[in-house]
Amino acid sequence: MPVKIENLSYVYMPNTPFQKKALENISINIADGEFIGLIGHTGSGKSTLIQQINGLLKPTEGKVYIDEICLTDKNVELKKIRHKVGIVFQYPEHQLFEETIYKDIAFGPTNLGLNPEQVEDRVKRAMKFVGIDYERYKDKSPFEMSGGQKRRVAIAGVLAMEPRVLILDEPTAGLDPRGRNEILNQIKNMHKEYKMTIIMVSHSMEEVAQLADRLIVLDKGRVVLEGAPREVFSKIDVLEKIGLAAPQVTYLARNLRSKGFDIKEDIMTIEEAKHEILRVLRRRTL
Ligand SMILES: Nc1ncnc2c1ncn2[C@@H]1O[C@H](COP(=O)(O)OP(=O)(O)OP(=O)(O)O)[C@@H](O)[C@H]1O
Repeated sequence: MPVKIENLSYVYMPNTPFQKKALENISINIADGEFIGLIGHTGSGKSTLIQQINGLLKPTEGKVYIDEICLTDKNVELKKIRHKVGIVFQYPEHQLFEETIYKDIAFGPTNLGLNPEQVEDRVKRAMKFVGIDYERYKDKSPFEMSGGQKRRVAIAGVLAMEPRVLILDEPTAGLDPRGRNEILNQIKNMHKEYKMTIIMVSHSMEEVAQLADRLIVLDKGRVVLEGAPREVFSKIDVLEKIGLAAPQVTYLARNLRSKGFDIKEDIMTIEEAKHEILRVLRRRTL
C-alpha cells in the first residue's frame, strides 16, 4: 500500500512556552511494497514521523495519504486506517498482557470481528512467520519466554492484523547478536511473503544496508538524504556532519582502497567485503 507525505510539519505544544518544531516541510513518496529504512540521530524526528503515518499525531501543516486516502479528511475512519497500518513500537514486549501467547496474538484479529477459525488461522500464520512453534507455545505464558522470543510474539500480534503498511521502530533494540539476526531474517522473510510496505526505524547502518530498498535520513526534523543505501553511504561527509556514519565495512573498504588495494569503495555488507578482499588476494597470489 503506498504512503505519501506532503509538505508535512509538526509542532509539539504549539503556542505555549514549550513549543517545539519536530518536523519541517517533509515530502516523501513510498511505493506499495517498498522497504524504507528511516534513520537519524536521537531527536531528529523519526518517532514523530511514524506516528503521523497512522494518524496517532495530526500534522500541524501538510498531508499524509495512505493508499490515496488523506488522513485528515473529515470523513476518514482512522480506526480502519489503523487496521491497515501496523506499528511495532520500541520494546513491544512491554505491551504483552494476556495469559497465553495464543490470546495475545489473537487479540487484534478478534477485535477486527473475525470468526474463531479465521482468528486461529491468522495466529498460526503469524507464529510461523516469527519462528515460534504453534503447538508447542500457544498455551504458554508470554512471560516465560526469553527477551527475543517475547519480542517475536509481540511482532506476531501486529502481523496477525495483516497490515499493508508495517512500521517497525527499532525492532532489534536491546537484543543480543543472535536475537537481532533472527528478527532481521524474519523481517526479511515477512516482507518477501506478505509484500507489505515496510518502514523500519533503525540506528544501525548495517541493518538498514541489509534490508532496505531506500533510506530516508532525518536531521532536525528535515529530510537531509534520500536514496538507495549505496548512494546514501557514499555521502559519508554529510552523514558524519549530522552525527551518523556509514557501515564499518564501508570505511574498511575505503581505507584499503586508499592504501592501494583495488577494492570497490561502495561496499556495504560483510559478504561484499569478503568477496572483494578474496578477489584481490587471489589476484595477488596468482
Ligand atoms: N511529547 C513531546 N513533547 C514535546 N517535544 C517532543 C515530544 N516528543 C518529542 N519531542 C521533541 O521532538 C523532537 C523529535 O523527537 P522524536 O522523538 O520524534 O525523535 P527521534 O528521532 O524519534 O528520537 P529517538 O531516536 O531518540 O527516538 C525532539 O526534539 C524531541 O525532544
